[in-house]
Amino acid sequence: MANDGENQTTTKPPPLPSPLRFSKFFQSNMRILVTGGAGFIGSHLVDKLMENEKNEVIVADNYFTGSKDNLKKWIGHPRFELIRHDVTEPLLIEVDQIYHLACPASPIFYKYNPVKTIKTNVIGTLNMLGLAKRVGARILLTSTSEVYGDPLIHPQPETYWGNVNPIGVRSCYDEGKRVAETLMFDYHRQHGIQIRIARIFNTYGPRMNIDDGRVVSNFIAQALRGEPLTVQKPGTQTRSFCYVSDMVDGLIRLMEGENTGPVNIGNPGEFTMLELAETVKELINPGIEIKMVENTPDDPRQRKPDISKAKELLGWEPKVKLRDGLPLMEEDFRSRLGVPKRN
Ligand SMILES: NC(=O)c1ccc[n+]([C@@H]2O[C@H](COP(=O)([O-])OP(=O)(O)OC[C@H]3O[C@@H](n4cnc5c(N)ncnc54)[C@H](O)[C@@H]3O)[C@@H](O)[C@H]2O)c1
Ligand SMILES: O=c1ccn([C@@H]2O[C@H](COP(=O)(O)OP(=O)(O)O[C@H]3OC[C@@H](O)[C@H](O)[C@H]3O)[C@@H](O)[C@H]2O)c(=O)[nH]1
Repeated sequence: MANDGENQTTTKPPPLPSPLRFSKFFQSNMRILVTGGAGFIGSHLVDKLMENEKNEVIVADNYFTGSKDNLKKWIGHPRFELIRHDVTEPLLIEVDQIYHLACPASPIFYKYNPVKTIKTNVIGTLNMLGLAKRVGARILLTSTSEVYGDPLIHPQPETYWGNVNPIGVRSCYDEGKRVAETLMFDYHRQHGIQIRIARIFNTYGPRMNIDDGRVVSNFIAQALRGEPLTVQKPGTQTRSFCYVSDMVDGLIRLMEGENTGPVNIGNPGEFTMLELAETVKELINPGIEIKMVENTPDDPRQRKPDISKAKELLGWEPKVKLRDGLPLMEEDFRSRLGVPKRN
């Protein structure tokens, strides 16, 4: 347990934005870059940001796990721009804010090419910080509850330094995000960059890839396809699931607020994977079987956010309970899988 970022801030003034910002002909719009904006959380964030007519949104994404389909309603909109771009390459644009989400999030995808995952987290974050420094933008990093590893403290406050295996199969992601957090604070202290760090806990909702591999999407797709729900052993491991609209609300509050973070954003409602399977079975397909299958190495045994800091600093707490969020996701999966609801 230790300092959670409060004494880690700098007195350096942030870099100045482009002189064009002070030109009398300049439109007063806020230009916002969302990296990874074609993905699950990113596309919901874009929807919310686009609701504000003062916002121009630029998405940079390499479509590794995201898709243009998630953004189809904005393509062609005058305040929206979509760039095929890999964040491991520098990006030269002019923006006021950067939401830096680009990174595969499902363990299946981040373990697929671990070296690329590290590059995305380290070089990608360096590039986005370089951009923030050049144009004087504020930057928010979507870090993760995985920085706590297999936590020995429960629930996890931001002051907990974590219990992460540095050489395991999940390390490319866990350690990659930890370095990304370090880079954020070093740019803040050394260059005065305005930073925000969100530690996101398991988030679910419509638009997750059907074959994303994460537990909620797996169970819902399995229940709708009439396949057994695959609970990885022992099934007593816990997670706390946050609905995506709550997550987006938390991220925007963090960006707009005055605190650097890190701030946990997640729903403290904690479930074992067996409880989750039972709930999906009851709500979606009571006839389905639950099957125990082998787990993968280093799977964290418990995870639940302490959200006192988010409540106090952002006035934020989640509103959507798991039992209310699952049916919203079911509806989206039914339409994409072409499985109508029976009465
Ligand atoms: N969903 C969760 O439960 C969760 C939990 C903790 C942290 N996060 C973080 O939130 C962010 C978004 O997660 P998500 O669930 O929407 O995942 P996602 O996989 O749906 O979205 C990630 C997006 O980043 C893009 N991307 C990946 N590598 C890239 C690269 N090198 N250059 C450009 N784009 C790249 C993908 O194509 C995709 O559109 C990630 O940073 C993730 O680590 C998510
Ligand atoms: O079909 C499945 C898939 C997963 N699981 C279990 O469900 C739990 C959650 O697994 P997920 O793959 O959904 O996600 P994890 O919690 O392991 O990691 C996630 O956590 C935080 C984020 O940074 C990432 O989005 C992701 O890495 C694990 O205990 C896993 O063993 C199943 O029981 N069955």
